[in-house]
Amino acid sequence: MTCLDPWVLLLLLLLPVLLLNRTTNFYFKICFYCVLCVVFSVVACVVCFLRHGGRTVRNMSIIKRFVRIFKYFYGLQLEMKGAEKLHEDKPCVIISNHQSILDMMGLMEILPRNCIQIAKRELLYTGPVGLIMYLGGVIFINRKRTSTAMSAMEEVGNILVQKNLKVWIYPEGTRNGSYDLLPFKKGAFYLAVQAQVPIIPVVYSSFSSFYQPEKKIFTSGKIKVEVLDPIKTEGMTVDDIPKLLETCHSLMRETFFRISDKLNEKGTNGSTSQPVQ
Ligand SMILES: CCCCCCCCCCCCCCCCC(=O)SCCNC(=O)CCNC(=O)[C@H](O)C(C)(C)COP(=O)(O)OP(=O)(O)OC[C@H]1O[C@@H](n2cnc3c(N)ncnc32)[C@H](O)[C@@H]1OP(=O)(O)O
Ligand SMILES: CCCCCCCC/C=C\CCCCCCCC(=O)OC[C@@H](O)COP(=O)(O)O
Repeated sequence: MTCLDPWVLLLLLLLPVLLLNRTTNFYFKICFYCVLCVVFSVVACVVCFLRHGGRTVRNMSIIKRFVRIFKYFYGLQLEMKGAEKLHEDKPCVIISNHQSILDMMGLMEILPRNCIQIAKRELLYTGPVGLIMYLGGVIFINRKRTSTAMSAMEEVGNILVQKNLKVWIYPEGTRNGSYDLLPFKKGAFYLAVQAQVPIIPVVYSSFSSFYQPEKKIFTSGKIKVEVLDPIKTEGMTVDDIPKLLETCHSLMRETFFRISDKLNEKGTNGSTSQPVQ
């Protein structure tokens, strides 16, 4: 019989205790999520290279298959409504709310074909995770330089119709774990008007029923996803952008409150926190 190192033995004995403790359980789950991202990214990079030889949006279908496994580790259920609206073979701008790094699991459940995503440039430097995003055709923008971010998005606008692409943008421009939507940035709306393509809003219910970083809560749970009707931009000009933005924001906010269970009862509504985990 092999003798276990006493430290390993101690760790094994402590593991159930650590996992039962809410705080350590929370950090364990977050760390495990990052490990999953890194490990799966390495494997997915190899598969993407072998399958498509380099950077292409078609790699997203490979990435999707990997990320869709994550939810089973976390006991997350996703309930979709209106997903078929995303799968029409036409260019469009998809906008959705952005709560946490966990969003990626919900995103990959519903991401249509030929859909590029806009992400902050810093994510490119996260090792294998950055590489897999690059291979998946993600467009990285420098949020600190509005002019370069705008021109990167303008380039997307120029090829959107020509290449029959969709683009997924988080118009809040950052993660937002508070129990309301942030005001929207304007890039997504300029893009849709410039390309004269519809905007499709997608709303994810609040994660607060199973995930509250400020209280170190991370349990299993359900995420409701609702795809709203496309909003046409044909004939619109830049002058129509403020109204278009307002319409999308209020429709999404209304939906967010409707599908997010009992925010008020949990005493979480109205909080101005900005957890970013
Ligand atoms: C196998 C395992 C795998 C594991 C990992 C796998 C990963 C797989 C991939 C997953 C990808 C997930 C990606 C998630 C990434 C999420 C993010 O990174 S979110 C953050 C980045 N995204 C954004 O920021 C997008 C939204 N932001 C914008 O659209 C912004 O508008 C902006 C273009 C960045 C500019 O922002 P800002 O300057 O801060 O603010 P505004 O108020 O919007 O604009 C200021 C000013 O400029 C005018 N303007 C904006 N855009 C335009 C334009 N295109 N043309 C002309 N003018 C424009 C605007 O009108 C404002 O002027 P005003 O006078 O004040 O009105
Ligand atoms: C060589 C360097 C190695 C670094 C290794 C880092 C490993 C990182 C591992 C896992 C990270 C998982 C990232 C999943 C991608 C989720 C995308 C996301 O949600 O990004 C947040 C961004 O939208 C908004 O950021 P801010 O709220 O503005 O901030």
